Amino acid sequence: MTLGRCMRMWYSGAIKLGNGENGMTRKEERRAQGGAGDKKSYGGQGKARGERPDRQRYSGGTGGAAAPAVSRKASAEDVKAGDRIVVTIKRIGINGEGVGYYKRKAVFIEGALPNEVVKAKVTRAEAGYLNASIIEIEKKSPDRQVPPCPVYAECGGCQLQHMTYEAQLKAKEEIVREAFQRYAGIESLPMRPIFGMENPWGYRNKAQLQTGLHDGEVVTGLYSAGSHKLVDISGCEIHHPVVNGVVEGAKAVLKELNIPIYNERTREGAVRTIVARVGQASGQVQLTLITAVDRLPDTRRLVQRLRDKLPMVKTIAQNINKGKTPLIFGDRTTVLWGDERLNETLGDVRFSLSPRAFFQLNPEQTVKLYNAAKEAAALTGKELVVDAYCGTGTIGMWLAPNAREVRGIEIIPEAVRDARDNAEASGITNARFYEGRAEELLPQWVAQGIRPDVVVVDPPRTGCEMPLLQAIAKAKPKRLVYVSCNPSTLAKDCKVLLGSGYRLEWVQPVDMFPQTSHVESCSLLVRND
Ligand SMILES: C[S@@+](CC[C@H](N)C(=O)[O-])C[C@H]1O[C@@H](n2cnc3c(N)ncnc32)[C@H](O)[C@@H]1O
Repeated sequence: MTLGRCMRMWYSGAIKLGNGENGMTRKEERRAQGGAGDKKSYGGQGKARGERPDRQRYSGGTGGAAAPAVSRKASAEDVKAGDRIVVTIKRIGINGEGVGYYKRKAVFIEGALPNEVVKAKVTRAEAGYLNASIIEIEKKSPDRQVPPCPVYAECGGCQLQHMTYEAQLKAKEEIVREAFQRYAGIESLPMRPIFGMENPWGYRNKAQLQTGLHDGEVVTGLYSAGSHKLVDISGCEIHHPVVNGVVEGAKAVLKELNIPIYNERTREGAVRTIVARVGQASGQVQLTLITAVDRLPDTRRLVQRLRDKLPMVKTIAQNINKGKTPLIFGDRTTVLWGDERLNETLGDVRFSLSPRAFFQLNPEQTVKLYNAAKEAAALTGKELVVDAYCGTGTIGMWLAPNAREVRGIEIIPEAVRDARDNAEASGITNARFYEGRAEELLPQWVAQGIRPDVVVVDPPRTGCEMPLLQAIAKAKPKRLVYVSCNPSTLAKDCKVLLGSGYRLEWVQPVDMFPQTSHVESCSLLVRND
């Protein structure tokens, strides 16, 4: 039996693993695959304020009684790594793990589902929480399913494939509700039902895969965190099938022409990453080879073979990244053949994307998210809208046709350039994009007497900086539209805003990344006065 099949059976509850050594570790690189990391690729904003929020403030949790453990007399403080405990799982945590309580202390157990009773081995005992791994599922959830992906457990990029999709959606609503309860003290959240996907597979418009050689074959996948083991994720089912096809075709050409593949360990070789992005409207593909060398050998033949084999590819680019860095892209990009930019359309808005440009990974759900933002902004054509953390200007451009003026703020110069180009490509003349920190520019504008009617924020996982929240409180825009990829920092920021004259009208969760534990949302806050 392969490890993958073995793990799938374990996830399905069909077999038990001794000592709970399930081999699952979180892989930062694979997390980027899951989505939110991609957003960081422009910002690199460091550790998120709410990255592991579930583990904070947990002593004296309120999750109710856990099933009896090794010793009924022992208090949770006596528990140490290696102990065996029995836990009833209450909910899914923000990283996709099952959360239960052992003598009022939170226990995080990867792979466990709500309402399951699991026998688990403690792997880490901290003052406020325990980590544990499953030894045996004593009572199995009806929501448990065999993960469709054969490398689900090894890869770690998806966290919820062992749950039915319906249960995933419920769990994500619960994650949002729980965050507001814990960080904003809101017991009865005005939350709308989550927007799910009819087909929660094949949604990801971009693959970004490391390359390696295995038995003379080119493999593409992601490295396990802290290791040189490349997990092959060919045919990943959350990728758009066209993207998978292009990656396979590119691999075949690299092998055929004997192009040296980069070796993580020796740091020799040329091609280290293959990036393929498909335009959902056009079906065209932008292919970027990220290399550890300035010049690729046999470039002319390489380009010709890629063109012959992959007619849907409209751009072949090379990006150079020689550094020992977790960043995927380097600073220099050369177009080897074709158009520099990929055309993409969302609704009526046209985008023209350079190889490094950030673009939402799930276009179908992005439209739902942006329409929620549009509803929240309730524009009449007279308003000044500030789109803080605007990236390539997508939300601002979505709103611009109904606004008097849009001002976007973005920290990354390249993204600002893309935003300006995108506005031009779409014929949008009332949107301006400013390079800078939102927490510096908005306070400056407010000090100059500029008063936006609507402020949209879509910050990185770390949430909004305090000076920005203070500037919003001072400027008093009637409506604040908060788009968030992290319910914990969203709830913390909302708490500040609720204390500054705003009320929370509604929260709309959107499932941008099915099979992962990420949950995006759009919230409307309105001024009380
Ligand atoms: C979650 S993304 C949102 C992008 C965009 N709204 C969209 O939907 O595509 C957050 C953006 O904020 C930018 N950013 C991070 N810190 C910032 C700051 N202090 N000021 C302005 N922009 C920032 C990042 O570069 C990134 O483009």
